[in-house]
Amino acid sequence: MSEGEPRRSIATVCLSGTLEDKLAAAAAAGFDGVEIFENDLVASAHSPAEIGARCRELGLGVDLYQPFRDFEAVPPARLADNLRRAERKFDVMEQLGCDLVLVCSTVSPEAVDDDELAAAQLRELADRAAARGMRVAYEALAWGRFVNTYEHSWRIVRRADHPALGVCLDSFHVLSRGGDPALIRTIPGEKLFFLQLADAPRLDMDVLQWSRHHRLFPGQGSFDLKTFAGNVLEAGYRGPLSLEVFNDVFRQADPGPAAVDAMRSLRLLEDQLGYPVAEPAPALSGYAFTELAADATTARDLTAALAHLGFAHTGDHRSKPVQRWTNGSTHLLVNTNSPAKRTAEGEADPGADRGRAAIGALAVESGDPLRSARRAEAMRSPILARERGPEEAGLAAVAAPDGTDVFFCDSGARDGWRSDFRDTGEPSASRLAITGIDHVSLTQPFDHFDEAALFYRSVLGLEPEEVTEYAAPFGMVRNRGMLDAAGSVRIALNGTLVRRGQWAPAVRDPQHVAFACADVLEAATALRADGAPVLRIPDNYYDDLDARFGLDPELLGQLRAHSVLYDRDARGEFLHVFTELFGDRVFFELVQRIGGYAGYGVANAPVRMAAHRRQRAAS
Ligand SMILES: O=C(O)c1ccc(O)c(O)c1
Ligand SMILES: [Mg+2]
Repeated sequence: MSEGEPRRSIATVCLSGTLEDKLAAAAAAGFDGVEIFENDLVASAHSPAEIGARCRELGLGVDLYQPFRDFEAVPPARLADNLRRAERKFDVMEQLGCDLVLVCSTVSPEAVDDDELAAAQLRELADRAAARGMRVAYEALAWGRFVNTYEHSWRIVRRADHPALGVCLDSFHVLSRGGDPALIRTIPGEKLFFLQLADAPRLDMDVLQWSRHHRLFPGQGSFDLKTFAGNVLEAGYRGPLSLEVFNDVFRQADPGPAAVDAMRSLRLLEDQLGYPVAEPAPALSGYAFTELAADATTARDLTAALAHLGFAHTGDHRSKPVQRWTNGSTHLLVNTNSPAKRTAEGEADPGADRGRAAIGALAVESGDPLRSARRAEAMRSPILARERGPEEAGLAAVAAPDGTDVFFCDSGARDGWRSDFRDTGEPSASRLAITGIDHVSLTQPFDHFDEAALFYRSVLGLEPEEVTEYAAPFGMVRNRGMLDAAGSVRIALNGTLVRRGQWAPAVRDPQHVAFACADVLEAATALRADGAPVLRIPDNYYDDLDARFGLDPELLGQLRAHSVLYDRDARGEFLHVFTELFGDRVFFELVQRIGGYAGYGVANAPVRMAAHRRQRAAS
């Protein structure tokens, strides 16, 4: 499908703050309309008419007023009361300038399991609504007492057979119960009155709790929203695509950026559905470079470690204190100009006295850097204005949610990023052959994990892998790999599962660059002989490896002697070795993938974290 752009709406319940805060954020992010959640209106000091006027000023339509609860299939006395209640809400809607009310399927203990009665009472409600130029959308809650599937809500709507009564589809209620969205196509488009979109992580828990705390914006979770929404559009629905996401983090987050995150999610979904919202993400072909920001002292430690890893200082930036370090065709920039950024805000920093180092920028090789930048802009990502000298390349760059800069490069171009550097004349060939950057691992602050995954997915076109979790010495950690279609750019996102307090004894928000290497054991042997700062791994780890894998004793002995870690999956094996920490949070890894091993050795991460803690305690 590729008609014009759809109408985009967002439920006020997605965002933090007062109703006025929410409306301002939704408008600023470019939404066309809102679903006003009743609680937000009730708590507002402004009358419905004033809110309606404010929405018009902001260019927002009030697309839905919600929810009306526990209306249908009740005894006659209760019906009269419910109709009285409904008329009061129609008054509110009239003032708001809204003509669609959402009725959720009942959870009332008073209700009875009687479709005929439900249909008759909803017909009566629709009649009252129609008399005021309004319509009613009936939504099956996944935990509805009798009506909890969209098929059932549609049977009742069909039975009621009233032009002012239709169905509201909510992807969460359908997909959380494993419902089949294909049957949506059997509903006539004009009876689909509203579409609410929410994603969610795969969780095995009470569906109401899941819905009220863990919904995510489309593209952030595990639901197949492309197929879901595709079915709704095929059925002929032409109303708004509206986000309805109940999420504990977003409800506390600054509504400005949260609304932008929401808009990005909708644009990614539209892109997947074939709307002409963005040019496709150009193919990537690996990392051009990674840039570390560090203070001068930490930079000396970092570059000493890079020298051990076979990197040579091959270039100096023409106008900034940035060194280029190279091993073969793998480049690392060390920048002592911009202070290393911290990702988490407002907390005491236990590593501050260690000096600062951080991954300041990632640069990927793009088939078309300018198109990459245009896509980023279409996906509502801030384009960075770069200071540059007269002879320097105009690099296209955007800011990731965690503050990392992302550059799009074409290293083959005559005026590419490399021309910004004066060659030192040092050769880049090395005895320790690094074949590329295997992955970059970025720890995300708790509040930005899902936002970061969506950013890399929508802007760079990386596909997210399944979320894994593991128990680490300083908390449960969530890990999510992201990979481009060619398998050339990998990013591993990590983050703790709950907000971490002050007790973060080793390092907070560690970040690292993992280099690919053809023979990690040989490299580790050389590093050892060289006196490189290799992270020591304890014997217990190797005893356990032996128990788990029954490794060849000679291999096990070599792994143990050189602090090389090991993992295996159905497709292959993984050998890796870590350096010690530099500054407050950065380290390096050498990795060797054998066969089709696709992971990141996360089973070994807790051992690495404890070892970094020991390193810190000893120094
Ligand atoms: O959790 C709820 O109560 C609730 C209310 C309205 C909705 O549209 C919904 O999907 C859930
Ligand atoms: Mg809903």
